[in-house]
Amino acid sequence: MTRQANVISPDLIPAALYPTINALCATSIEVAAIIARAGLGQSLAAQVGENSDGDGQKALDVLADDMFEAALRGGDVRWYASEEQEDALLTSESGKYALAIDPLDGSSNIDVNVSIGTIFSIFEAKEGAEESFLRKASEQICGGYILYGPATCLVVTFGDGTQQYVLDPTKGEFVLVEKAMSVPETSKEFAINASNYRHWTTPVRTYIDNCLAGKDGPRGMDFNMRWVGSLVAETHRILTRGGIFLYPGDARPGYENGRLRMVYECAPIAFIIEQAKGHATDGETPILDRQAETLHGRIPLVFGSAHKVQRVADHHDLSE
Ligand SMILES: O=P(O)(O)OC[C@H]1O[C@](O)(COP(=O)(O)O)[C@@H](O)[C@@H]1O
Ligand SMILES: [Mg+2]
Ligand SMILES: [Mg+2]
Repeated sequence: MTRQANVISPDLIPAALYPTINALCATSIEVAAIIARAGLGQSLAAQVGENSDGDGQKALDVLADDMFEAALRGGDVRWYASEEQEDALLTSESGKYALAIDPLDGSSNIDVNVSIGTIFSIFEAKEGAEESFLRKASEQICGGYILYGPATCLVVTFGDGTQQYVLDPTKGEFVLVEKAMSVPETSKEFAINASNYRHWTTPVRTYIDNCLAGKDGPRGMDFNMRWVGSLVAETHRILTRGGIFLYPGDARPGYENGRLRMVYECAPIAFIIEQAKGHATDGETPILDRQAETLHGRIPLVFGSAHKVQRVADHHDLSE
């Protein structure tokens, strides 16, 4: 790993993790600059292949993965696992961490100039790759995302609250703006891909039906709906003004456990949300109590304001 200039203040970052976090931030500044020029040159949304899951890979998915891998290689990360690569890579024999990454989240939004991001999760590394990643999500020592939106920001937890940093593009530095983010408890917004309604289970339909019924239904109030199609952007909105996000399992072939991957999407988002006093489950069980069975395995994800997430779990109880 080439030593990079510091682009983030070390104050709230555990010293041993600082070089890794700094490398992620430095790389994200380069990724943000590429995204900012996206409309000017070659299409970053061009389909260039398929990942091991059969998802189409866009040029920016692969480019971002190459950039993060190169930035971390030879540093403190022993195992590097990416959405874009079938197997975890040994990136440093002497590294003490295992880092899983969704290098570019929200790929379908690349060509429409809508917010996209990077999500990452860090564990203490074990000898082998599988044992390093296939363990309880509560064993994470760091979860974070970088949002490439109108502003680029880092939201991260090391298990002692959730912090937000915003990139000052004039200085090329991430500036701490919030030491302890907290998911607001009151909000009338829910986020779900409603085009899958007919494929959902009864508890999920009932929860959403009750929201849609608004003032005339059992909830006795009107709701609003949002769906960006970028998990990072939905998470950021919920951290900022509350609400709930659901990507449940459904009846479509291959969607029994929803769409989102446990290791590099659901686990770090759950860690961030729980550290901000929200809640994250698979519909019933806390995500932090779950353990991935495979590196790219999916899991249903429900997160947001704690009482809303609990209400979804209560609906699941009723159906049994
Ligand atoms: O296509 P859908 O059903 O709207 O799913 C959107 C979800 O898929 C994702 O784009 C999956 O992530 P990738 O773009 O990293 O594959 C999430 O960001 C988002 O929440
Ligand atoms: Mg993703
Ligand atoms: Mg991705």
